[in-house]
Amino acid sequence: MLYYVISLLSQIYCDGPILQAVQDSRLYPDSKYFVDMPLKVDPVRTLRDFYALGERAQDVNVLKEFVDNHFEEPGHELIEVYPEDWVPFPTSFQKIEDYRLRRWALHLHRIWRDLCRRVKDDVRQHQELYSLLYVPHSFVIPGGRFREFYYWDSFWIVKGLLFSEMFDTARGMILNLAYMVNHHGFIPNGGRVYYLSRSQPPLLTPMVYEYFLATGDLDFVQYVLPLLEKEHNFWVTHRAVPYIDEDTGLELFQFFQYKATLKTPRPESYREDMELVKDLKTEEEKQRLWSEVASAAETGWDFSTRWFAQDGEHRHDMKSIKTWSIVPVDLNAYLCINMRILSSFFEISGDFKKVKIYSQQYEKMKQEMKKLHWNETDGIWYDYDLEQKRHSNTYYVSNAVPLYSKCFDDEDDVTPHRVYDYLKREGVLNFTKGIPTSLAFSSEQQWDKDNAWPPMVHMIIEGFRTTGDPKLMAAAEAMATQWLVVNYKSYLTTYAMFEKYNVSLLGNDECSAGGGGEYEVQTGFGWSNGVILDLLNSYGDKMSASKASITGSTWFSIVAAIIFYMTLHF
Ligand SMILES: OC[C@H]1O[C@H](O[C@H]2O[C@H](CO)[C@@H](O)[C@H](O)[C@H]2O)[C@H](O)[C@@H](O)[C@@H]1O
Repeated sequence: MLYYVISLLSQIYCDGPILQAVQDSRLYPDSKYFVDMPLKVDPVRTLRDFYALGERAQDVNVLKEFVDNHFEEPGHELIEVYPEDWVPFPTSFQKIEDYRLRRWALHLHRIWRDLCRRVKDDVRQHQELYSLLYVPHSFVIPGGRFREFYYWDSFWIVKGLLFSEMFDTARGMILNLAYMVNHHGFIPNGGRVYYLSRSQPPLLTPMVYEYFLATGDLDFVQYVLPLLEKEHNFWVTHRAVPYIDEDTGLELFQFFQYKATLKTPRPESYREDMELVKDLKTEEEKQRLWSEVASAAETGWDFSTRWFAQDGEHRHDMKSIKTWSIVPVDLNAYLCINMRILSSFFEISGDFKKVKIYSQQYEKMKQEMKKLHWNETDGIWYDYDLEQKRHSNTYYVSNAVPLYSKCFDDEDDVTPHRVYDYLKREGVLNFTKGIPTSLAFSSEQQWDKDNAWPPMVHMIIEGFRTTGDPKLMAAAEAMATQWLVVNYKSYLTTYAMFEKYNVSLLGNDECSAGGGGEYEVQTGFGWSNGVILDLLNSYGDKMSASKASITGSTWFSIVAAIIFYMTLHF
């Protein structure tokens, strides 16, 4: 039944003549607007009425009238809810020493109320009228144009909710994702029918782990464990690739890739994807490019030069996108940590057969990380380029993700220092406003430019904070202070939290909003707030807002960074 409904909805929202006509006519400036509009009448009649228009559908006024008669404005299907577990002052905030930071934390805590949504029951009863996918519990959205849940955003939102002591909301968000696994076999990019062709970085298992650490609720772990395993199997079945030794023909290990198979433009970015293929001659070439684009959206890094050619005539050009040729270091690190957590969860549940399976998988994965991604000369993990048969050898903040997911031997205390030295050598620790995502500053893509993204900054800080090494822990604290200061100063003047921040020294200090990409920078913002709250959880007892003032040594770093920054631009 669900399959039938989804295939009907796909003819309206994912592909087909109505989508094409509305997006081509530019009725709405943002391509995502139309595909979020609920239907007023069932999809079969809507399609029939559209076909009845014939040639007249080319007239923009006729088309607008058709849309007005058959679709509602976006947002009708969601209820803004007051989360029942929200209290004005969570006791955990008492640990935040500085009253200004505590006041800020309370503001961010207040924003959870603005971002909390529940799907109307009508969506459950009449899924055929909505592009929004039904989920049973309330959830926190990222904000702005992102009106639905997003898979990997939820990890940092859950982290923030846990510090806000909103355990029921956090639990509900996890259960919603588990519901997706149960009903769709995997977790889509976000809660819309047009996101069902791809997933996003697999962080459900780490979410459950964080929830368990905060609550000690073992019953809950046991309840969701079969679905965590089911999600893991989705990645193993659909995203794992064997690495074959060329000499022996034997399979050495397996690695994971983002690989969405969408052969049409992304519905929510229809015009952008049509524009991209306009010079391509064959349908086959177009379909291949759209699959590469959808796969890049699955990475969460949409878009970045990371997925484009690194050299040659089309260097850093989106038309050279080749996601299927890249073995991403972060995805493999996420799968690795998932195996480790699954093994621990089965251990505490007493299923030792499964403990053996997942600890063996984890050990193999660590070997894969070492063989395929670790670069002994540079002392860092890199993406592996299957086409060129070599490491990408380019700085992206994702190179350090295996430090966060501890994909190296527990006794190895050299690797974290080598990673730190690498980041230092690349100059990215000289930036006084955050850790840049890449150094491709001339790129217009949002996962390059001069942007720093909260989830990535958080993983780097956590990677060093959890080493237990005093020098690296001090470095983590310095990075956390820097990030809090940038976000705080910007919040004081704009009263907004942004989805991404600008690390350019030549940029505006008062509003550090990031930019670039397919849409205007969004505010709200789920993961940004979650990261700040989690950093205040870790460092609030020793941090002061007065660090916002510039000290002598900061001036020295600023001058060094300006020189470095100029070399990237000119
Ligand atoms: O509409 C364009 C793209 O928008 C989303 O991507 C960006 O926002 C997400 C929500 O915060 C975030 O998860 C993602 O990392 C961002 O790049 C969406 O996820 C994409 O699939 C979509 O094409």
